Amino acid sequence: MGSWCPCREQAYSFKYPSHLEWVSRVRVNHQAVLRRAQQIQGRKQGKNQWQAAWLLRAVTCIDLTTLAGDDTPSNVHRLCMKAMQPIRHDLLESMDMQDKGITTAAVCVYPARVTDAVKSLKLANFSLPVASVATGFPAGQTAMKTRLEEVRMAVEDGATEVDIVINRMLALTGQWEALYQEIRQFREACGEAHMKTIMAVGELGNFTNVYKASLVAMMAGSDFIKTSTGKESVNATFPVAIVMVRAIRNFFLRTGHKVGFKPAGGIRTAKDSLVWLTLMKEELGDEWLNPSLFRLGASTLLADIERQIYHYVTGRYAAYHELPLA
Ligand SMILES: O=C[C@H](O)COP(=O)(O)O
Repeated sequence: MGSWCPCREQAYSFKYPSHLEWVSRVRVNHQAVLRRAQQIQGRKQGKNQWQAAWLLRAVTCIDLTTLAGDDTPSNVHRLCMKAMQPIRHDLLESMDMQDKGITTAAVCVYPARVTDAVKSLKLANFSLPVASVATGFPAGQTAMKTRLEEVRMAVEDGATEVDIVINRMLALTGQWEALYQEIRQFREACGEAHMKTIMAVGELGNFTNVYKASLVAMMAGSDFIKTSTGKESVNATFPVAIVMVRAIRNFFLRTGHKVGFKPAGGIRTAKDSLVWLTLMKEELGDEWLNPSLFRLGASTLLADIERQIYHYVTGRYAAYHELPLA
């Protein structure tokens, strides 16, 4: 994940007006999207060891997140400790998975907390990506200069991944070229850091706008496209994910460039995490089932996954004190 990807240059080589023409031709069939999402949600999930294995896979794709006004160095420290050892050691031992290096994919925090996360991981002598939200998260309603400075500072403080929010006003008023130019500037400000571009889908009005914004974000060099900040009233939904992963698929078919997908916001149950994995497998294939191309942005999901794994191993559900860090 850390090194500069030459494929990005390929994305950059797309230039207007061909960009714009592609974007303007987009139309999304709303009913077909809803039908496909329902179909995926209705799939039967595996049981027992199959389910446990998929849940562990989900753990390795989580961006373990805290984005609260009362975040402090100590709760960021706890978050990092949990990210390093997301499932209790004895549970992993029972599954013979203790030596597999299972961690979450990253920790994700506000820009002001990046140094806390970097420090905690360094003190533990542990290497795990630190992601920072940026660009006036969650609304993106600050001056461009401020948004760019925020990206640069997060990277300077040690973030190796930056989750930027798009300017919804530009998408809602159809200013796709201006949106492209803004995201390109964020891309440059990120330098070597990976950029995940948050669409805030709950505020984009319709699926066609979601598809267009996703295309523009990918053309501008995003490593991932992400559904939501977790702060909108509608966040990651399966229908919207279908729209975004189809954009990823078409972008790949046209450019050969693989962009990752990160649903985020309101993902709380182990069962949901299995549906997300099914969606990725069916829509984009096995290659998109690992943290280099798939992340789950979530603050509380891990607790439910650990509870389900506890149940798989012991045959009963844990009391809260039995999974104290969850
Ligand atoms: O990017 C991650 C989201 O902000 C987390 O949202 P959540 O607290 O609903 O899990």
